Amino acid sequence: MAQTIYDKVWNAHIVEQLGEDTLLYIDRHLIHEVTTPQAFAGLNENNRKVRRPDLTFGTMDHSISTRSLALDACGPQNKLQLQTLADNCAAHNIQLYPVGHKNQGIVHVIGPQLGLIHPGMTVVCGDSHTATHGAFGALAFGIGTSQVEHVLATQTLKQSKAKSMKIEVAGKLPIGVTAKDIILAIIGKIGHAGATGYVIEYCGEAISELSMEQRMTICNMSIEAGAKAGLISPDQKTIDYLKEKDFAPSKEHWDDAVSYWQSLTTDSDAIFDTVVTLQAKDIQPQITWGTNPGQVIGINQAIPSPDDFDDPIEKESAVKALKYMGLEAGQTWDNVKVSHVFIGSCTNSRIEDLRAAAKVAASGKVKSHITAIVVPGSVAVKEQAEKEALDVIFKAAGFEWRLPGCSMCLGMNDDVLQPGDRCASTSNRNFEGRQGRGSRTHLVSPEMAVAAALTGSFADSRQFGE
Ligand SMILES: CC(C)[C@H](C(=O)O)[C@@H](O)C(=O)O
Ligand code: SF4
Repeated sequence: MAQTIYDKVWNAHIVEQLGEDTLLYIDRHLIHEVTTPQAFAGLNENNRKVRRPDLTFGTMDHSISTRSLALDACGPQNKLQLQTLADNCAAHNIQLYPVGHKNQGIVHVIGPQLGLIHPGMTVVCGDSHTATHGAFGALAFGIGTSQVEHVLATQTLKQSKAKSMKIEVAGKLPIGVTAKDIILAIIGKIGHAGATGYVIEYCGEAISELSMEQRMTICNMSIEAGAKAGLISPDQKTIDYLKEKDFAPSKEHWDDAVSYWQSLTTDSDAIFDTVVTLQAKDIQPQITWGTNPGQVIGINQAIPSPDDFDDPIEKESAVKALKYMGLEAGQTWDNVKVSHVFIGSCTNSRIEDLRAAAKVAASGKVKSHITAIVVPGSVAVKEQAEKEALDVIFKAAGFEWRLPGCSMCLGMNDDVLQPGDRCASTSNRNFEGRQGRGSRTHLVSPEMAVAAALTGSFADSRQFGE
């Protein structure tokens, strides 16, 4: 029978069928400080060992300071969480990249960067944005803390198979429109729960033309459409990206690995449960106006009115969102003043994101009432950016240049917004209070975030640079 890439990866990892569920083998387990303490405590209480410490990799990212390398820089609670991860990794012989290590960074940035993620792998992490790694044609998804314990103990996980959704982005993107705009437009079309119960495969010319880092931005936000995972079939770009990465297959296994990877495409006659198509040419730079990522419009569109929605739930949610966001129906984006700009997160903190942001930043100055920070996704990204003097451009424009971590994406450290603050953010979640109680988040691309910093309100980034 014709198979999708999802079917192929799934079938290659079946350990045992358990009634409706399937026990899957897990190839990579990524861990961070927030979702592991109880998992390790469970193991330790039962005197169990980690089954495959060599397939498990840890980093510190959520609870760390972006101003200091000291573990206690954000208080004793955060320090305890970080120290617990360090102790657990040491006790179980797990490779950890702690603060100060050259490989440290946001878990979903360092995995790909180190070459840990290969096409066809199953990848899990106690973190909902694990779908990022689907950009490599891996089946990657977030798991809960009790599942983290199960994977640590057995290197397997019980799962039920999701439905399949094909999202095709046909044709070429307009100049100056980014991967972030594609994924926001997709979520705008299908809704923030539109892919619940599905694994998405992204395809089409606009997706094939994206770089690996841009594909990560797309897959990263699959969860924001409700999907279990999102993936993209590997191609020559995937192979080139992995070549010579630290954890790429060794020279003697490389050719075999590549020929296996090349088999990981969806058969032309495979059937999806749902198919969605977008025309790339219709996508404009996107901004969220509401409190879920599906409440999104183009820069040239005015803030919608609740009356624009036929569905009573959507209507009510628009009323609530406009109130929380302090926006009026019909308002245009040039009238929406921002107080903060955050460039970072596992969605948009890679070197290509910073290059794109710096290009816009070079053409102006951050408005004086705005606090604007750039938080690279990893030490390696930071070092590369500094090598290219991007930090110099950002600082000259009035941005703060910080240490890597999750930072203001969710404010588990001290990068927290105050009630009423309005932030143009390159992250992936705009829930009420996500960046601090009472704060207002607008999700945008790196280019659009910088354009907001330079104008003081929202503006089309395509008018800058070039
Ligand atoms: C802290 C962690 C459990 C959480 C997640 O799973 O997504 C975080 O990364 C987030 O983005 O909200
Ligand atoms: S950067 Fe944000 S979304 Fe990504 S793992 Fe960290 S907190 Fe979660």
